[in-house]
Amino acid sequence: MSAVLSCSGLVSGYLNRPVLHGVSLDIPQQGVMALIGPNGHGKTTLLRTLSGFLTLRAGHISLNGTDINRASVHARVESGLIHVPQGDQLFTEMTVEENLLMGAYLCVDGAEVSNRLNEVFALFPKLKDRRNQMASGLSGGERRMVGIGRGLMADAKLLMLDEPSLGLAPLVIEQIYEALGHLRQSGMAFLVVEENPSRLLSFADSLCLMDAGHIVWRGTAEEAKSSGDILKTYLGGQ
Ligand SMILES: Nc1ncnc2c1ncn2[C@@H]1O[C@H](COP(=O)(O)OP(=O)(O)OP(=O)(O)O)[C@@H](O)[C@H]1O
Repeated sequence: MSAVLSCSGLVSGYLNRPVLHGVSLDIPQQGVMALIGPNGHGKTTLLRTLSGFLTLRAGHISLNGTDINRASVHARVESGLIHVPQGDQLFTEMTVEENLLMGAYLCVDGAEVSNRLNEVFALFPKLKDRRNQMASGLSGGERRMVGIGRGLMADAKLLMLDEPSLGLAPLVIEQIYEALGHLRQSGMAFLVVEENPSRLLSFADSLCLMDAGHIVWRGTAEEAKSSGDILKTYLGGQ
């Protein structure tokens, strides 16, 4: 199956601080890849590099076969490469609906924007009920839904999620992953940074373990399950 995203030899970081040291991965169409590993070893930096927020110092990135090494953040968003950052980063003094509409800032077709909004509301009915509420008054789970929904408003083809279950209660995590499961069935591909082992192993097709800016292990979810060391060291010993 062809890759929705391929990258090879990625080197990037912050000013004089290199973080990624030659990262390569391929995400198949409709595939779900999880990035795991200890804190501070480059997972978020990889997402920022793929989405264009950080400058690539070396390596190649292609999206659906097209080289995007020099593409702007806007151009990547327009191609459907969407990064939902850790911590939601909502506009707290705007309503739920206004936050969602921000995700469609590149779309000038009002009917299309309306369709996308209805799709987000169908996926997260709570957001429809709260559409006129300020984002500052939302629960953690509702904020997460808005963050993901805003990414979907950009017509995502590959959704890069940075710790979607972080800080949420088990029941809410369940709801979020149920929605992600629906998106997956509709053909969405995912790159997910996640530390929640049970969610990860049931949702991801493949896992990459990042350590000190390198991918040091990769395998299927089944292989991860049968690898005691991986589970014990990086996924909480299940
Ligand atoms: N804006 C920044 N400026 C400088 N250094 C940064 C910045 N953001 C992250 N770093 C550093 O880059 C390294 C990799 O951080 P990164 O956030 O990519 O790790 P991570 O694996 O995603 O971990 P976490 O789950 O804690 O976010 C760390 O040493 C971190 O301190």
